[in-house]
Amino acid sequence: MSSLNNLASVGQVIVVLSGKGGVGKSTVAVQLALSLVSSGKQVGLLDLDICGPSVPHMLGLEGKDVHQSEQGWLPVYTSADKNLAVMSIAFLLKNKNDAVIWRGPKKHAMIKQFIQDVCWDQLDYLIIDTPPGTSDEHMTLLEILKESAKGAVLVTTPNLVAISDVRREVTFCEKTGLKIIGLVENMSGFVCPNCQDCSQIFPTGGGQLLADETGIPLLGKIPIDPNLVRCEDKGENFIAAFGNSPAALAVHSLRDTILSKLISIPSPMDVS
Ligand SMILES: Nc1ncnc2c1ncn2[C@@H]1O[C@H](COP(=O)(O)OP(=O)(O)OP(=O)(O)O)[C@@H](O)[C@H]1O
Ligand code: SF4
Repeated sequence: MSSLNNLASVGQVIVVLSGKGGVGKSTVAVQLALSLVSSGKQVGLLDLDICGPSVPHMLGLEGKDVHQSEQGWLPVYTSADKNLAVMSIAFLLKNKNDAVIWRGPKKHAMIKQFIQDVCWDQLDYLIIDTPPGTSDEHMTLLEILKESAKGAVLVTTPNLVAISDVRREVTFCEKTGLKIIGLVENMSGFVCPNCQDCSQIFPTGGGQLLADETGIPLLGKIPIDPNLVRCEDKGENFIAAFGNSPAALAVHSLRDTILSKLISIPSPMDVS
């Protein structure tokens, strides 16, 4: 459990990071959240990508407004049964095409509010989607969440350029003391919609190479699936619609691996 007021009802906090933009960090955060919900968990998803928030669009929540209560912001729910709660700066923008051009202190204040002032219900897991790289936003996030974050999942693609960016992310986690749960290799091959054969369209093995080099476990690989991008474009639930596809099964398996790894990571509050 967390020490922060509005995080008191939050179980485990998982931070999703990537060294490079466009590798599928938001996709991993969103699909992992949907997979957890499909297994009966109460989940919160916090989109901290202040300059490029994509989570509301991927979940069909674009245009929704957040409301204030005396205790803070009330998150937006994906369905009436309220098992996936979402918070994003996109909910605060009047026009979805508005750009957020803020300097450090304003960003810092907004991230602080996002972490401390959202009234999450009782959650089993809070997943935090972050901007790419290691920016001021990450520093602020970790300053505030030091006591609460259970660990980080690092997302990469199989090619070596992305891998070198993840190396920097690993160093960042080491320096800031954020425990790394493991790596996810996204866009790992392409599953043909006709024959379900998986073709390796990018050079392969980068995730495993990094895992071998750093000793950080490779938690799973998610293939490219045209239905996944279509669902995210249309704001539809991919896990519900294509639950038996290789990509959805890879996400479920990733979820199970993450949950099993979490058991062996001490809670930040238990570490003196
Ligand atoms: N495994 C996949 N199969 C098919 N499409 C994917 C897959 N992973 C990601 N995509 C698509 O690739 C695009 C980029 O993904 P996403 O927005 O998740 O990346 P990101 O790393 O969060 O980007 P940013 O740097 O902008 O935060 C999206 O259109 C998403 O739907
Ligand atoms: S993987 Fe098989 S079905 Fe798919 S395009 Fe190639 S040959 Fe055709």
